[in-house]
Amino acid sequence: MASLATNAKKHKVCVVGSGNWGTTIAKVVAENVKENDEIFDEEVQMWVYEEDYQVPKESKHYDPGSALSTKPQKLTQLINRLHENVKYLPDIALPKNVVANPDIADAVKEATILIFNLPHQFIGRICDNLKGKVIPYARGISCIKGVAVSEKGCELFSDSIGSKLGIYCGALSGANIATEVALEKWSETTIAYDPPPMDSRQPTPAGTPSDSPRGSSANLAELSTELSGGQLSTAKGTKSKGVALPAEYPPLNHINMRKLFHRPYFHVHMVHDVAGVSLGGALKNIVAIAAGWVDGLGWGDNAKAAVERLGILEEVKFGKTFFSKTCRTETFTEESCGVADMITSCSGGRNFRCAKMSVKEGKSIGEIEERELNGQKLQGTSTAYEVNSFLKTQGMEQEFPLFTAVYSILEGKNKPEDIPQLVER
Ligand SMILES: NC(=O)c1ccc[n+]([C@@H]2O[C@H](COP(=O)([O-])OP(=O)(O)OC[C@H]3O[C@@H](n4cnc5c(N)ncnc54)[C@H](O)[C@@H]3O)[C@@H](O)[C@H]2O)c1
Ligand SMILES: O=P(O)(O)OC[C@H](O)CO
Repeated sequence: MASLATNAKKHKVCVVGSGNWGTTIAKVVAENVKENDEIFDEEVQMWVYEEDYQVPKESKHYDPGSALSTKPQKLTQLINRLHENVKYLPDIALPKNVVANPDIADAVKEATILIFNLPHQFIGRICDNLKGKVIPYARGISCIKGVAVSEKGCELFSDSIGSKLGIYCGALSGANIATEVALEKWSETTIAYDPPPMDSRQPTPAGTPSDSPRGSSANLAELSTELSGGQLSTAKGTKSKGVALPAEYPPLNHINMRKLFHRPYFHVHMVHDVAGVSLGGALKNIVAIAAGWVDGLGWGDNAKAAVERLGILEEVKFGKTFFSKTCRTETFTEESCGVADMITSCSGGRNFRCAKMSVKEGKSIGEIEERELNGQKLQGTSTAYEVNSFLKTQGMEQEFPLFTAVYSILEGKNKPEDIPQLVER
């Protein structure tokens, strides 16, 4: 049996993305790699989309006597010098083992664990850049809330990342407003990781269970039909399982993945339903816009609750209709990535807040996003368009009245005031 003591190599982590959530997750994993240094290398690379940034006068880092403050600087240099992402996660100290890197190929080159965490509109191009540059036996976790709609249909980012890069990729999603997690306020999250059976070697000590509370390497083997060419069978055809992890590395099973993300303030529940976890995070962003609109109209909590109820129903229906073989209703109704994320997103999320302001001020959500978010990106508006274009190809717009209503309102064909009539049974 493999023993951690005999694992000559450690896993190196790279976070691909450094926005509000990307930087928060880099902080979380950087704390954990230090505490689990028998498994993980101490340095966490964080790929940063480079830009020049002027430290604002109100920042505690502003020093009128220093050139660093009086003219724009490279964001990576500011992060590495100040140990703070002054633009996307201001006033949160980052552990010193987070290293910002503007060169994506260099950032990923030694990583056996890749955490994808950037606005969903950018991931396709990033993966194209990364092709052939990642370690073939690397494993991925997608923290991206969105879906990839193309001529192929509606794909989960875990699947599209996995197939583009030839690696296995799971998903992390939950009721996780980034600034609250960064401030170490307690929250829960869900990680769906259904790795190839070959990853489920036993960690030491002997007898330690090798998988999640809900699974075992044995039932993983039953769940996963191994096909030739490095593919696992899934509801949507095939997804990459990557290449076997060399024996010198500690196994990347549920136990070790949980060690990378779980904190006293960030409680992780491991599951196998990658589709449900990914869809909960993506589709609630559409619903949060509707919730923001009805709240902005001053319609009160009952109206917002009605929108959230419908949102959960449409999430479940979407999963069951289009990802029927793998998606579990319980993922939406019991896990943080489902109902809890719906509630938090419809209370304090950016999509909710910007939609609410747009109604109150009579401005477009895009204008409000530009004005309020300092470069952060809403995911709900583009997801509403992408999901609608997919539903149209399926002839199923009417089956998802809330998602369709949000699209119609964004398109200017209806007004937020029309929502009750548009969703009436
Ligand atoms: N912020 C949150 O509270 C939160 C919480 C949970 C999940 N999420 C999800 O995490 C994902 C990442 O969100 P975020 O909050 O970290 O991002 P963000 O909204 O802060 O977006 C800004 C990021 O986009 C990058 N960017 C801008 N232009 C780019 C380009 N052309 N190419 C590549 N990158 C570019 C910026 O450098 C910056 O890192 C999203 O899918 C989001 O839904 C966010
Ligand atoms: O700020 P939002 O609307 O992108 O939502 C943030 C998180 O997804 C909440 O879990």
